[in-house]
Amino acid sequence: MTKKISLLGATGSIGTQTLDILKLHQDHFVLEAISIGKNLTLGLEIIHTFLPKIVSVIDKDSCDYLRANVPSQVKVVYGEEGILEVAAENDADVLVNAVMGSVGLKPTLKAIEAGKTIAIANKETLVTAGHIVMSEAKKYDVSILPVDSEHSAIFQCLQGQDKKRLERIILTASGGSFRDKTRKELIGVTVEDALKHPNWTMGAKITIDSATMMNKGLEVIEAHHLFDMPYEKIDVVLHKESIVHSLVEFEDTSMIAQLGSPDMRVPIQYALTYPERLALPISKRLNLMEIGMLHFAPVSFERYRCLQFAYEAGKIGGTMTTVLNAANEEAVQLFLLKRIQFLEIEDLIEKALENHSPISNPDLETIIDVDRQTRSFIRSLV
Ligand SMILES: NC(=O)C1=CN([C@@H]2O[C@H](COP(=O)(O)OP(=O)(O)OC[C@H]3O[C@@H](n4cnc5c(N)ncnc54)[C@H](OP(=O)(O)O)[C@@H]3O)[C@@H](O)[C@H]2O)C=CC1
Ligand SMILES: CC(=O)[C@@H](O)[C@H](O)COP(=O)(O)O
Ligand SMILES: [Mn+2]
Repeated sequence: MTKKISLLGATGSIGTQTLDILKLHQDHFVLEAISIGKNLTLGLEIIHTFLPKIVSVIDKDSCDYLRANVPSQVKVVYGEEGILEVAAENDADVLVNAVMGSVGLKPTLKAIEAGKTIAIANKETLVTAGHIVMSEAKKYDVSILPVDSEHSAIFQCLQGQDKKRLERIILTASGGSFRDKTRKELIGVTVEDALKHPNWTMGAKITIDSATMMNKGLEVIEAHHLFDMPYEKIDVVLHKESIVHSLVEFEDTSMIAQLGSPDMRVPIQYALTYPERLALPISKRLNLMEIGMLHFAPVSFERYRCLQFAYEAGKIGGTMTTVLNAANEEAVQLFLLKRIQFLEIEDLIEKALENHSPISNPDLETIIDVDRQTRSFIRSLV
């Protein structure tokens, strides 16, 4: 049977790789609706190739422009209402959430209410409000399928296993673009250098997160929610090759890992075909003889302060992870705009966390409020 897909963030790194999968398996998937951001040129190309029924853009000007340039059967909508329509008000079976940032939260909740399966790449949504997302998913009996490579790895390792006997989750971390630098050597590093990830080609924000190791911090919180694991049982290990995508350990000491070439089309396709698998001839097969050796090493919280912030915020819980996420989104944006230095990212996040009095079990309105306040707090510091 053909699955109908709606896709948030179609013009991004995960978005375009999702489209690669849809193009490869046209007999299995059809693209029902998409949201795009500012990249209207690529948006138009996607629309003409896939002819989705609904397209959402950020503002009215972009909407007017697209309406004048797409076939009449394509409905173009905009703003928050528009992205919610793409997420929930259509015939899609699966929502692939590949937007960047906590802007993905409301559409995810709407799609859950509408009973859609969620394939989630957008980790910020789980970090800012994972407790709401997971409890809504339970209430509406909706599956949240991980797309993030580490979480897909864990999810794959857990298939057919007795989850009551799960002892530990081990997330692998590449160390990012500055993995071979000391803290002292991080002074004055450039945006251009920070954007050179050693193993993955990704959007700008996640690439910077990877360099600060906040990405792994966000992934620890993401794993806590997706797999209902306490923070004490989630570890991070440095693994510079990004071949072992993550591991699980059981009470009987057995460990299971998932390996593969660093190619996001693998976890994206798995989320779309789950519980089945399809061939993926466009991805490079792993040749262990060619690789020869894999490396693992402990992570230092002193070297990667953002990872420690994430564990601390996660353990406190409530609005603390909302602050962590919003402060990080704003600080990374400021770094990308060259308004702050690389090491100031973590300084700003630390200040936002110190400034906040956490609220436990926050509702959606509180989360949105705290997110907004945190962003303006960060901007007031620069
Ligand atoms: N890239 C990767 O390999 C991985 C990414 N992820 C996660 O997936 C998510 C997407 O990452 P990635 O694809 O790299 O990011 P990109 O920056 O490449 O793409 C982000 C997408 O979101 C759109 N977008 C950005 N801001 C807004 C907004 N305010 N409103 C509506 N749309 C918006 C962009 O539109 P436009 O470009 O048109 O402006 C683009 O389509 C992130 O949460 C990331 O952490 C997780 C694992 C791996
Ligand atoms: C591809 C993916 O899932 C990214 O989140 C990736 O894991 C980044 O790698 P590091 O954060 O380990 O550098
Ligand atoms: Mn990841």
